Amino acid sequence: METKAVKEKRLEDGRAAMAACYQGFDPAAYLQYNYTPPRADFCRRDSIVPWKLGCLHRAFTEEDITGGVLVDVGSGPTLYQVLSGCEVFERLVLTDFLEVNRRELRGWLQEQGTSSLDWTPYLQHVCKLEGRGVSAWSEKAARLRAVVSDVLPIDVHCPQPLAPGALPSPGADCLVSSFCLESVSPDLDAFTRALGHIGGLLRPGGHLLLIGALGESFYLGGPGVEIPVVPLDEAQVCGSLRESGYTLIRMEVYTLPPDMRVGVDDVSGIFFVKARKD
Ligand SMILES: C[S@@+](CC[C@H](N)C(=O)[O-])C[C@H]1O[C@@H](n2cnc3c(N)ncnc32)[C@H](O)[C@@H]1O
Ligand SMILES: O=[N+]([O-])c1ccc2c(c1)CN[C@@H](CO)C2
Repeated sequence: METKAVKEKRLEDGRAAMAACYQGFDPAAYLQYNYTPPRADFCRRDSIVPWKLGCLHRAFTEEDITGGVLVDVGSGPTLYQVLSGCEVFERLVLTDFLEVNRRELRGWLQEQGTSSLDWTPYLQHVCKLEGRGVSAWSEKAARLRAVVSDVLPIDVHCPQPLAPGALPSPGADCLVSSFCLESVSPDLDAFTRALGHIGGLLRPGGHLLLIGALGESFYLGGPGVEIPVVPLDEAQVCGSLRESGYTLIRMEVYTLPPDMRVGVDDVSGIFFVKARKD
């Protein structure tokens, strides 16, 4: 039986090893691997990114989500995950562990800002989902730039993942997080603890929208930068949610067709979860 001290040492060693892996993370390469065709092909109904954007659009436009403060946990260099939410929330906080990613986000957020990836097709696709003309994409970009109040450092392995005072005292009204927790946790125990830590950022009754990888053991964070991932199945995700104080509203699953397996990871499926903090 592992003593408490031995368990804490094991968790700390796992965290340090994971943090070391991320020192080689390359935002531009990561975006190229995952956010260009075929995984981001807006002309293919079975492409992964349109599926994710559809899940997020539906979830953010249901009547139980009514605005306030939205926090994106582990944003990385991507913005797709908040393109629907930015229309519903008055304040949006983006977060990441790495300065290289926070810099990438700030680069786009400044007026006429640019990023390593052209987000225009994403903005246009979400405008179409909202029943607006694709020409509304520049209005959506302006809305997103207007509602993002901060791009903050975060560590989901800390019981307080953000700096004290980063959020109003009741907590955020909604969290969104995509491909973060399982990609930064050495094992299922750490994944579940991280879920509990980010739950501390959320007010009771607030919502969690969680996107993650199923059956994935590694991914490339850059050329030759192999990052370990804790392989999850649907039952483990549901168990971790329950154990860390959430009520599952629904889970949707996407299974990768062969041509979406492009060699940058060994992911077999993707889950989308909408849950509520007890
Ligand atoms: C696979 S990327 C996900 C990026 C983006 N959310 C997406 O949907 O593609 C994982 C992200 O987790 C961040 N990360 C690494 N360690 C972390 C930690 N301890 N706490 C929070 N985020 C961390 C990385 O910097 C990286 O941006
Ligand atoms: O297909 N996708 O849209 C997509 C986007 C991001 C990521 C994956 C797949 C799978 N690997 C994770 C890292 O664990 C990152």
